[in-house]
Amino acid sequence: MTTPTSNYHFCNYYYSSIHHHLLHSIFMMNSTSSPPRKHDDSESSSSSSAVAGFFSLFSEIQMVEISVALAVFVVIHCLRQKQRHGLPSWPFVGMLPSLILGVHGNIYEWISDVLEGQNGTFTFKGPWFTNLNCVVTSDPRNVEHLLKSKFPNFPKGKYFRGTVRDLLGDGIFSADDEIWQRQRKTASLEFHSAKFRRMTTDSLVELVHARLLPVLEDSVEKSEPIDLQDILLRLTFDNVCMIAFGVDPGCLSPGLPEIPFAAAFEAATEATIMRFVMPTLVWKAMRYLDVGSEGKLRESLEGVDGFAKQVIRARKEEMASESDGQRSDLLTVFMRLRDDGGEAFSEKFLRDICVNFILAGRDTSSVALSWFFWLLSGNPEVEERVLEEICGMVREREGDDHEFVLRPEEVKKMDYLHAALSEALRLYPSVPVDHKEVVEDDKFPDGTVLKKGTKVVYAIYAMGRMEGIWGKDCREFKPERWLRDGRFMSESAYKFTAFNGGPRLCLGKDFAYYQMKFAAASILLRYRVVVVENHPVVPKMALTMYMKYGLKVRLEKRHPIQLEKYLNFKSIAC
Ligand code: HEM
Repeated sequence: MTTPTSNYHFCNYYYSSIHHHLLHSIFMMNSTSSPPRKHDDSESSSSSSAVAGFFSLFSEIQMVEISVALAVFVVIHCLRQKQRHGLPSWPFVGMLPSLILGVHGNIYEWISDVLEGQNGTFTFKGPWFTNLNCVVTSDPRNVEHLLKSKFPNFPKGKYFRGTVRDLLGDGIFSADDEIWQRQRKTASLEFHSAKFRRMTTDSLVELVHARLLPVLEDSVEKSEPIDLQDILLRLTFDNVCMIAFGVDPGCLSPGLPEIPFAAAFEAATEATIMRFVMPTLVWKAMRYLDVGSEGKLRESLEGVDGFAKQVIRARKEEMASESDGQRSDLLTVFMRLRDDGGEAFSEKFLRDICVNFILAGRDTSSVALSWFFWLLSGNPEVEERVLEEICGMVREREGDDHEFVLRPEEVKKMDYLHAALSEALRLYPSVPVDHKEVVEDDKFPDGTVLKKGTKVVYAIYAMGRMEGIWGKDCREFKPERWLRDGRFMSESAYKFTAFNGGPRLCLGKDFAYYQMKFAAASILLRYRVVVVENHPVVPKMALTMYMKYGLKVRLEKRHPIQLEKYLNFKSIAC
């Protein structure tokens, strides 16, 4: 039986001898072919006869010999690459064939499998002359090195910024260095202020009780299945626009209307993602010609920018009339600030700030909630425990509060729900892969060499499925792994990287947990969420881990008897 090492030596031996044989054949071919003939003016100079003449230099046998040697050389070269890097690497196309096969199935599972076989890190070689080369890792030591210990050496980088510039401009998501630092500091102060927290909790109560629950109730009355992912996306889009712009676009309204700003934002994001799978020269040429996805991007950006301009102008007028005193959305906060020269920020910069926050918060919580509800539907014992915890809050209240609205202090006390949501994010992180660029030559703690300019991908989805990180039961949905004596215990951000880590830790993390817990608890208290039989649930390949076909569910009103088990009154109105 051959071990991997003996296989490696076997390949090495044959690789050297074939390499030698190939060179030998070419050398022999030149030495045995007829001497070059003098140029004869009278001879036809057509290209076909030149090609024929060229091939006639070799005997048929030599051609066969060379072809066989070349084929064996390529195959053995690729096997050696596979042993070294986990994937076969072919001349010209690199590891692209394997990637194409991976993309065909579940790309995140494919990355996890390759990483599992390579001790957590591998180097992907893209086709020649493309920008697809990168180092991929799921090793928590490397992730800590990347996100914290050597943070300045791993910015988002020029390639990323150049690719997303038209949509994100100089906003927090794409900026590095001082531009990033200034926005981070201001936004961070705001996110932790009491006024901002009040605004976010109030806006959420309004959205959940006046809009989400009536839409759900309507589906129950009509006995119609709904796409829960779509409804949750509408909820978080409206919510983040209220936080960023101080404006409610109204996506989550009866009849689920299409809102031009939301549609333009979605189209602009999709067209921007297309740039990552195309060579830079190609999308730049398409942009110049205003065709394909680039034509769509220009059109949708007009929609996004037009909306932003309108809101900024209206707010300026409002602020001039001094009636903005109560506002604490990000736009108003940044409009009150002055830059280093004492000037107000430009309309373009204000637009960038808001668009970046909307992108950060529009779909991350909603897709996490969708995976959570799906996992819950397959784990009724977890659902029981979540319900028991929520009902515990209701029980402690005095009187029959039928319009039950959860209070911030109650939401915070829900440790089991917090654990269940974290467990859903461990298995289905909203941002499944993320990346950085290397500024100066470096080395990972696991020994991987990182050359200047290399792209480094950290595979967050794969990290949630590594036995070495989470143990043998890593693929099971077990909220209990987050609890000690019934209290939620957080994990290292370099092991549970769903919210990133280090100086660029997600700024909206606390708010996102609050939002998810409030929405989930408000729904679960009133309805049982039943996934429609045979509805396919698979991840979509995108920057955020959407469910490809949405989440088709039927809602069943909680039966009074079911609630009676936990409550001292029988039903809760929506
Ligand atoms: C479950 C929900 C969420 C998850 C899993 C999540 C995850 C992440 C991740 C992975 C990053 C790093 C992205 C990168 O640098 O490439 C990030 C950054 C960020 N997130 Fe979140 N996020 C969530 C919700 C939110 C919400 C609701 C907001 C705002 C309302 C928000 C605001 C931000 C901001 C501003 C950044 C950029 C931080 C920086 O670069 O300094 N996030 N988030």
